[in-house]
Amino acid sequence: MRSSTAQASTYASTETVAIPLRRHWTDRIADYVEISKPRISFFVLISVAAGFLLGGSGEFQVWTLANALLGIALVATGSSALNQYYERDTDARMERTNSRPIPSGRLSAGEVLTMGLVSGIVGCVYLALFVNLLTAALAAATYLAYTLIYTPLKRISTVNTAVGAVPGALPPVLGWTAAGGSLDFNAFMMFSILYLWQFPHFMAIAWLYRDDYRRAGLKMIPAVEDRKQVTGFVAVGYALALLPVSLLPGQMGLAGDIYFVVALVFGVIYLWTAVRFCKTESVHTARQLLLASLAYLPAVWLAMVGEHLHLLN
Ligand code: HEM
Ligand SMILES: CC(C)=CCC/C(C)=C/CC/C(C)=C/COP(=O)(O)OP(=O)(O)O
Repeated sequence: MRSSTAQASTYASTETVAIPLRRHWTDRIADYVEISKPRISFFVLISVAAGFLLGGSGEFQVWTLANALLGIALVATGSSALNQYYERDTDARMERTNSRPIPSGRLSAGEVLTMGLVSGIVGCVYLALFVNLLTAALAAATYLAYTLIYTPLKRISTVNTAVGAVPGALPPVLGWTAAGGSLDFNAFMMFSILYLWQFPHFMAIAWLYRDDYRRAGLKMIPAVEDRKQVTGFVAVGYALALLPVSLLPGQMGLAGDIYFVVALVFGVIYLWTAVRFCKTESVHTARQLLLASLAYLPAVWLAMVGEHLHLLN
């Protein structure tokens, strides 16, 4: 069995941890914020904002954008909470996640379950009341797909990544419909870009934490696949497919030449880091691929929106 330098050898027990009765309210708020996976949620909201600014009819509706961001943030928080409620046993077995609020005993499973249900339902109702029904329905579908399909599937099959990438790719579509856009080809293009982007992103992560995933019994490709480079080939394949798809918005009139150059440059860097990871699987190449993934998304959304709104030209 391979060992990862990113992991230590001691892990929290899966047994219930005593919850301190008296804790300062600011600590409890910090725990609830941690449950919402704030860094991923921030990227989700950037993607929503990009979809919104691209999907609008020209007139900038600042209140609709604010309502959409708030409602979707609530739904995303709810889905993260239900994910951590369901995975409290596997989270306790993984070094990356064993200090999360439930496995470390800072919040009870019941509190997180309640938060997941209340936040998800309130978010969907908020979107229905203050944005529109299509966005509310799509957000509800995202919430259900992430919690009821992707999360349980992580224990069953490596197909989980291709399934989880569907709710993962819906945020720009939610922004697009929130601005009044319909489910047309442009919305599908944004969905496709984010869908393909997730595979190299997650192959790097799954490889770095493969021992964690194996120990928890979660079926991620590098945790179940002993043949070298399979993870790398998946990363390269999707980074390669992303290149032409990411250039489509330039061809379809959603953006122009500046976007074309930015998408090409960042796409080539993403592909190059995937190839390097595939040739030599190491903590260094995996981290570089992860870094390239995190640089790619804001750069591409910014260029697309900036050019669409004539801020760059
Ligand atoms: C199949 C889909 C995805 C999976 C399985 C996945 C999984 C993960 C995991 C496990 C991490 C934590 C890495 C760590 O702790 O070092 C992570 C980090 C991150 N992901 Fe993803 N992700 C997916 C899709 C997305 C999407 C759609 C977005 C945004 C739109 C996103 C944005 C991020 C960001 C910004 C980070 C870094 C946050 C941090 O430092 O903790 N991911 N992802
Ligand atoms: C509107 C709405 C509901 C938006 C949310 C979209 C969303 C949840 C995007 C993230 C996609 C994803 C599969 C993340 C990894 O979760 P993981 O369970 O594999 O990560 P973990 O191991 O850190 O818990």
